[in-house]
Parts: sequence; structure tokens; C-alpha cells
Amino acid sequence: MKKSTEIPHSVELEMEVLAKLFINNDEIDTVSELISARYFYIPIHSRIYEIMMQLYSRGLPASLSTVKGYISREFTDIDVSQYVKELIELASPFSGIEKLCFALRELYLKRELIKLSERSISNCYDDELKLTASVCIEKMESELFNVAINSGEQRTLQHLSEVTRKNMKNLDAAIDSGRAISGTTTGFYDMDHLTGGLHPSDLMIIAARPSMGKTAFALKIAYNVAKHYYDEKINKAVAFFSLEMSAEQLGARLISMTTGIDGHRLRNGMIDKRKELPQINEKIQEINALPILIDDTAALTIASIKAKARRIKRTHNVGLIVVDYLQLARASNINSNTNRVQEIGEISQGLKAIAKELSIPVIALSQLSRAVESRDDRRPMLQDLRDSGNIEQDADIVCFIYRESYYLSRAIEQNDGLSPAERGELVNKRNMVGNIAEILIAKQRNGPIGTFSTIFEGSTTNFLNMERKD
Ligand SMILES: Nc1ncnc2c1ncn2[C@@H]1O[C@H](COP(=O)(O)OP(=O)(O)OP(=O)(O)O)[C@@H](O)[C@H]1O
Repeated sequence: MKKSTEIPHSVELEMEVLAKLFINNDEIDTVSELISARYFYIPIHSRIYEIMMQLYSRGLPASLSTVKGYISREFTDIDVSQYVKELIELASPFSGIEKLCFALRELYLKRELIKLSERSISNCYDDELKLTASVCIEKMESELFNVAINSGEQRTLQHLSEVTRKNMKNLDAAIDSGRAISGTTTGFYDMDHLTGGLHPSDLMIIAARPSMGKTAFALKIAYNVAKHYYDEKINKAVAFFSLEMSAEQLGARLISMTTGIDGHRLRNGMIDKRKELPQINEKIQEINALPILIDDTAALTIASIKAKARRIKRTHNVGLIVVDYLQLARASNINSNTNRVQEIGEISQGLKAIAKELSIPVIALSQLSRAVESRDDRRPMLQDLRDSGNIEQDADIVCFIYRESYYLSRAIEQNDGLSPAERGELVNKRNMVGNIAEILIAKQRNGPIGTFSTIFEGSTTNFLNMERKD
């Protein structure tokens, strides 16, 4: 392998791009979309480009004479007239400017990769910084992600017209979808109606007491989104970080959910081999085709979730991330003074940061404290999240799952000094509420709050729309 020790750059290429721009200022619009001043390695080139952009944006001609005035003052040791003359001579009529810009970008990205690798090496060698290996990985991943996704450009300033153009694009997409939603469908009609679907950059918290069906609900949304990607031939994937259940357990739930066969029977092999086995095989084929990625590493730190999320965005164009569940993740910067509330705060903040940085929705499940059960009405409220860091503030949407039948069944089973009449009343009540699971949207930053009902089928851990449209 032939190695070059020279920093990747091409003086001629840079000069040719500038020359073409001098000859035809109209190309500036195209070029400014593709490159920026930092793509030029030679300082005088970078400055010439910057000045041209400034003049052009003020409606002035970016001509040789105007630019020369500025440059001569700043680069006194260079014969600018001669330099600019050479520049013009270089302009070849044969190569298109876009091709040149891509070549320039290639060289710039290689330089950025070299720089980030050097920084990473020096972080690892530096004893004084005392960075852990996972912090070094997180830093490198983050920088690598910026180079890969944004080509190193961290765009922070946008003109309002760019923003409204995106608004119109979203509105057009909502109109075109014919589903009256602007985000990705959750598969739950009432939820889509209330929220407009799942939106990029949003952190949605799904919270409930244990056994209410958080995992089941989130898995159904993940399944619905992946099925939507598959059916519509959208090249995206869903990533499910399962800190509690193993990937096999989630797979078993998906099989039970899609075949309608009781999960308990499936686990114990109590199935009709002739009738049900072919059905299971058929559904497994369907599940296999879905773009769902599962990571079941336990006790992940928020830094490693971030790093993995960036990687999956790069490798699989992830469109939705689910984290089950928030309290099982660990903060990255824990010391002896860190308390649990601070730790949860860092995790929810980190999840929101992932949603924003990757511009995708993130769904995080959250446990609720026992306090819920000390009230007569056990429907969770936002205040139930208040002891848990900043979950409520960081979330764009908070929804709770509440199943009255769960509490009624528990009371019937415990049979705590119930008279036969009281027991009968509880059984009647449970029959009335049936398998209804209420979803309470208690906070929505950009929309209304409200409650809707779904059906929870315990035996298949499946959530369904009330009208069984799915
Ligand atoms: N085979 C089955 N038959 C009947 N109900 C079942 C079966 N398997 C699971 N369930 C019910 O599904 C519910 C568990 O759902 P899920 O694990 O999604 O809840 P969760 O809120 O995520 O729970 P946790 O917080 O404990 O993880 C429980 O109420 C459980 O009784």
C-alpha cells in the first residue's frame, strides 16, 4: 500500500473552483449549497471564497477587482494581482463546478477524519484528563457522526425562509398522506389524531405502574412503524433498546402478538403442531422482513446509548428509537455526590438530545412510583413524574397507560376480607371495563392533551385499536 504523508488537499482544485466562480457569479448559489469556506485548505482561498459569498449576498458583483481590494489588505506578503491572474488562467471549461465541489469535499472530509483521529489518540494518551475509555469512544463517535452526517458542518443558523420552507414541506406531506397526520403513524388512530403521529426531535415518555403493558404498547408501536416502513418501501429502521427483556423474549412477544397464540402456550410448546406451527412459521417470515433492530444490553449508560444511536443512524438510517426503560439506563458522569434524581435527569436530557441531534422521534418508557396507588383514582398524573429528575420538562409528549381491570383483578385475587356481595360487585365491574386500556396524553408540547381507549389482550400482550381497524 502506498502511503502519503501529505495532508489531503489540492491547490489546483481549490484555485479552479474559485476561478469558475469569478467567471460566473451565478454559480455561487449552487456552490454555496455544497461547500463552505472551511473546505478550502489554503487560507487565502478560504478567505477569497468568504469574501465572494459576502459580496454576493449583499447583491454586489464578486469580481476580481473587488475581492482583490480586500485580499491585498489581509495578505500583504502575497502578490495578489499575480495570484488572481493565475487563478483565472486555471479555469477549465470542461469540468462542471459540482464535480469539483464534491472532489473538494472529499479532501476536506479526509482532513477532518485525520484531525478527529489525532484528537482521539491524544485523549487516550492524556493521563491528566483522566477520561474513561467510554467517554473517549463517546467523543469520537460524536465527532465521527458530525463528519459522516453533516459533512462536518454543524449548521446552527437558519434563515426564517428555510424554516418556513420546511414547515410547508411537512404540511404538504400531511396533506398527501391523506391521514391528517404530519408525523409517522403509530398505528393507533386515536393517538395519531391527538398527536399527529411521531415527530422528529420529539421525546415521548410512556409511563405506567409495573405490568400495565408499557413494553407491550411500545413494542406494538415499534412493530407498526416498522411495518409502515416496509409496506411503503421507506428505507428506515426502528431501533429497540431493551434494557429489561432479552431480544428472544421480545421476539417471542412479537410472534404471540402477530399469530394471536397465547404467549404462555408458546413458551411451553403447548401448540397444535399441525395447525399452529405453519402459522407461526409464516408470521416469523413476515417479522423477519421488518426493519427492527434490537439491542438488549443491560445497564447501558446514556453515553453508550447515544453512541449506538448515532451508529445505527449512520448504518441503518434509524427513524425511531425506543428505550425500555429509562430507569434501567445509567448516567455517564456519576460521582459520589450524584443522586438518583440527578442521574435520571441526565438520562432524560440525553434521550432528548438524541432525538434532536438525530432528528428522529425517541420513545422512552418510564416506571412510576407507588404514590399512584395511594389515591382513590389511580390514573397517573404529571405530578407522579415530578420526583424523577426532569422527565416531565424534557419530554415533548407524556402518556400514561392505565388499566382499571388490572386493579380490579388484583383486588379480586387478593380477596382481602371481601364479602360475597363486594366480590360480586368487583367481578361485575371488571366484566364491564373488560380489556380496555386507557392511554392518557397528559402533556403535549405542540398539541392538545386527552385520553383515548385501546384494547389490551393480555394473553398475546397485544394492544389494538378500539374499532379493530388494524
Ligand atoms: N400469557 C399471558 N396471559 C395473560 N396476561 C399476560 C400474559 N403475558 C403477559 N401478560 C400480562 O401482560 C402485562 C405485562 O405487560 P408488559 O411487560 O408490557 O408491562 P410493563 O408495564 O412493561 O411491565 P413492567 O413494568 O413490569 O416491565 C402483565 O399485566 C401481564 O399479566
